[in-house]
Amino acid sequence: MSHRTRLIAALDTQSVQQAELWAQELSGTVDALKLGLEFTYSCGLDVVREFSQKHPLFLDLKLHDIPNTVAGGLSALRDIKPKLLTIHASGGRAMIERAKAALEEAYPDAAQRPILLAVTVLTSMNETEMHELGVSGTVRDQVSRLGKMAISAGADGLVCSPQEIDLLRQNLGSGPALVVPGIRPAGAASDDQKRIMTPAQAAKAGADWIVVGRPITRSENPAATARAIQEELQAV
Ligand SMILES: O=C(O)c1cc(=O)[nH]c(=O)n1[C@@H]1O[C@H](COP(=O)(O)O)[C@@H](O)[C@H]1O
Repeated sequence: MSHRTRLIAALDTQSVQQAELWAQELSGTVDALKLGLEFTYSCGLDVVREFSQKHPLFLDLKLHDIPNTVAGGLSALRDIKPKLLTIHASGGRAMIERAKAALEEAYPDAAQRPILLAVTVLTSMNETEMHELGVSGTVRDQVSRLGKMAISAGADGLVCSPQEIDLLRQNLGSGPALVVPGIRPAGAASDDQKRIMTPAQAAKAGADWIVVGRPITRSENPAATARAIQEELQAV
């Protein structure tokens, strides 16, 4: 069985020039580029739209609101066509169902429709912080619970930490796309990430995509760092 884990670079910046520079440097090396809240709020959706016409895009807006508002927000993205999009699983079943229906309506051609990802438990959280939210048990229990619910409600995939990939594969099989941030090459600073693994460990566990931001964008040579990560993935 051949399973290639693909690499997404997270371009967290407020500068269009910086994002374009990284995109140029990384083109041909990474499989997709992620733009999130920081870029979208500072540069605007018109710039995101232009970006999506030039690069394979993961648009990470992590929507979390009442079903009607999330559905309206997603349908307003219809001319952007990202490859991947995020909502929060904790928004609940009705929100996810409406999100999926809104995408089906906005993108009638399934081949053009973004992959709808539900974020489970943020990779920056540990068990203590999760308990503070009133959620008991282990983080793995909660990821598993949210993951099953989100997939049964129509999400195409999940965002999880590398530490839950094995569990989600056991529970949900190989169908759902697993997109995995919280990746740190050996020796890299963990920053605010709590549930981490190396690129090779995440690939071995069965990640479809890994998301890497600062270890690439803050390195002296982003292209060389991204190439080294791809080599690490290919060696698995
Ligand atoms: O949805 C995401 O992409 C996401 C979910 C999550 O649980 N944790 C997480 O870090 N992310 C994103 O993945 C990227 C990770 O960036 P670095 O920590 O710099 O590698 C950031 O852009 C986060 O917004």
